[in-house]
Amino acid sequence: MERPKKKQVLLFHCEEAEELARKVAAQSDLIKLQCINWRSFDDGFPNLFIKNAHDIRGQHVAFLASFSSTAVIFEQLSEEGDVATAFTLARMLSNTPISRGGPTSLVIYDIHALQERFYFSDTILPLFVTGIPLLKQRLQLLPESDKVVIAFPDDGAWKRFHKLLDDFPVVICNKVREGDKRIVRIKEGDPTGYHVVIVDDLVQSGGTLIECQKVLAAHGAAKVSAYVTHGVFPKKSWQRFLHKSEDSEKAFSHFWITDSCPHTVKAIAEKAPFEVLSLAGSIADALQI
Ligand SMILES: O=P(O)(O)OC[C@H]1O[C@@H](O)[C@H](O)[C@@H]1O
Repeated sequence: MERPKKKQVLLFHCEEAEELARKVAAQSDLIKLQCINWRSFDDGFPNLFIKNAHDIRGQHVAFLASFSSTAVIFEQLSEEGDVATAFTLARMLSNTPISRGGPTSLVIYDIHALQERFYFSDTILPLFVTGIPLLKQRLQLLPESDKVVIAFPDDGAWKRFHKLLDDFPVVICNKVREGDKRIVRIKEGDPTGYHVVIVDDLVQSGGTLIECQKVLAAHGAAKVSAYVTHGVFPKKSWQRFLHKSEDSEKAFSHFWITDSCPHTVKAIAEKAPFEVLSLAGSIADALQI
């Protein structure tokens, strides 16, 4: 049977995600970058304007959102009130209006808590995707790619990612939180002599990764690196990972993040050990479904 022809997609974006939207549009002639005039009223409420909005009728439209902070979430969803819990946010997103083609698709990269998958209502079509293929491609380029072990900092990360990384040996850690402290221990696996890559969905303070790195190094890891899909890094906590000078301690050889949090991408540009694995190609693929 002949596959249906791919359709043109009009790609809108929030202000913060402009650069990523440009990269996505560069992936295919069928993706046309669109512009929203993104202003705010004096009271802070969003005042958005789309020129020639009537031309959108009947077209396949996508919106590249950013969830890097509560401020930008609320700006995009034009909502006011308490800090959204995952459930509240899922309900808000479930109210995205349906279009002529039916329910709106919602593409989410490495959703934080797996149970959140079931929080969405039938009025939208959530699609759960992952940044892990980008990491796997990158790992193949390492000179020591056959000496790589994947470490999961806790059971949650293992549950979420182990099937996607089952061609690597693994180390599974245990994490308990005591207030601001994270206590990490090795539960399974041996990092001795390996380049160990810690894989998690997101980083905030960096405490989890730092504690995990210490334990892995103490157990003989030759090198430690990290991959997280979402580099949230509130309060510039990315600074904790920098290779400050030639002689500074380089606890993490590589730190890979995606460009899901645009403000972080800007902040860490050209700063070792950080490297951005762009989601652009993967988003462009998702738009052609
Ligand atoms: O330790 P920080 O970086 O503050 O927080 C990130 C961790 O907290 C969890 O929710 C995430 O899944 C990740 O393991």
